[in-house]
Amino acid sequence: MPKSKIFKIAELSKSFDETVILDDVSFDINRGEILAITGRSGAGKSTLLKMLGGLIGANSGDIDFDGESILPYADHLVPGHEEIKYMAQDFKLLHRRTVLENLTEALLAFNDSFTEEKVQQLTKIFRLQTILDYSVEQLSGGEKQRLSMARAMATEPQVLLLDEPFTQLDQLNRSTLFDALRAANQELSTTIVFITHQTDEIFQLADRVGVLVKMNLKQIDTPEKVFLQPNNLETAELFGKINVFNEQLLDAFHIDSKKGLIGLRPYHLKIRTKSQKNSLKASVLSCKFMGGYYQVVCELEKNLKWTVHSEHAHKAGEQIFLSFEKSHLIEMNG
Ligand SMILES: Nc1ncnc2c1ncn2[C@@H]1O[C@H](COP(=O)(O)OP(=O)(O)OP(=O)(O)O)[C@@H](O)[C@H]1O
Repeated sequence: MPKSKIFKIAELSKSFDETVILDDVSFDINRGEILAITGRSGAGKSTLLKMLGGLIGANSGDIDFDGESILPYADHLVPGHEEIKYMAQDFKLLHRRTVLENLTEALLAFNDSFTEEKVQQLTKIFRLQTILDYSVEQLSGGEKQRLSMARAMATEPQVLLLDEPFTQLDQLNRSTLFDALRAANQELSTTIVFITHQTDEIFQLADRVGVLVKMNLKQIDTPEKVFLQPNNLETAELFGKINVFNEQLLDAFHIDSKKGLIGLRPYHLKIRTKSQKNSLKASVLSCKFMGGYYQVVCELEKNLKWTVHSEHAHKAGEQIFLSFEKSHLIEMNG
């Protein structure tokens, strides 16, 4: 059965002054999914998210939310939509008030029994049980972030839009927040769209990821598909280092490049100390210990540097031979 769409974004374009930020962007967001939006700094991620929240308008195109256009018009005094909660990186909390007071304030419009039930539910989802009596000033960054999200979810919006929600958090707090957001997504059926620069956040949380490249959403698919089959070089690079074959190498290995570019991840290259059939001669330029592996940068020929992962340390100037399996080659558009 086809998934129902909560957002339909059609031919959306946005410029600031004369600069085009988004050009003819079209995609859908499935109801109940967790979608990550990624892209280089300045790619237009926040702009797109604010437009989904009805906070800024477009130059052309449309955003359809549940059958209605949500692009703001000049006569909207307060832009935005009550079913869509947009959260920037700042926490909108009531200072010198407790966690519980912050939660109940977000539920003022409701009767006591609903408020009580909702406070319990949000407290559980966002793991606030042990800090309900704490004043906001006593909270850690992660706790503030969770309380801020719980407040945003109080009125049961259909969509939560999060602009880089994990950046200020350490690993443990990020992990707690991943769990909380997954619980909110499942228990409250909230559609979540979040912006990130971190691949681990995409893999941990997202059902799909959309990649903004050169003013457009160049690819939107499962994290696995986008990682394994990026359709362009910039997308591949957002997911980690990739070595690109030049024409001589393509010829030498009889590799046919239908889309234009062929790449290979550093961990799909093996370092040998002796020449083998179909191996590439290279000279080590530098070697860095990275925790689980050594990152070796080597020169294959003048102006062609590749990165390789190795189990062992290598010395600058050492001659090495690189081998690979053709099944690991990644075809991309330039
Ligand atoms: N209100 C505005 N007026 C003029 N230019 C703007 C405005 N808002 C954003 N921009 C510009 O639009 C471009 C895209 O900005 P945006 O914040 O959407 O990018 P981003 O992908 O979210 O970046 P980052 O990852 O660095 O947060 C940037 O060049 C930014 O300077």
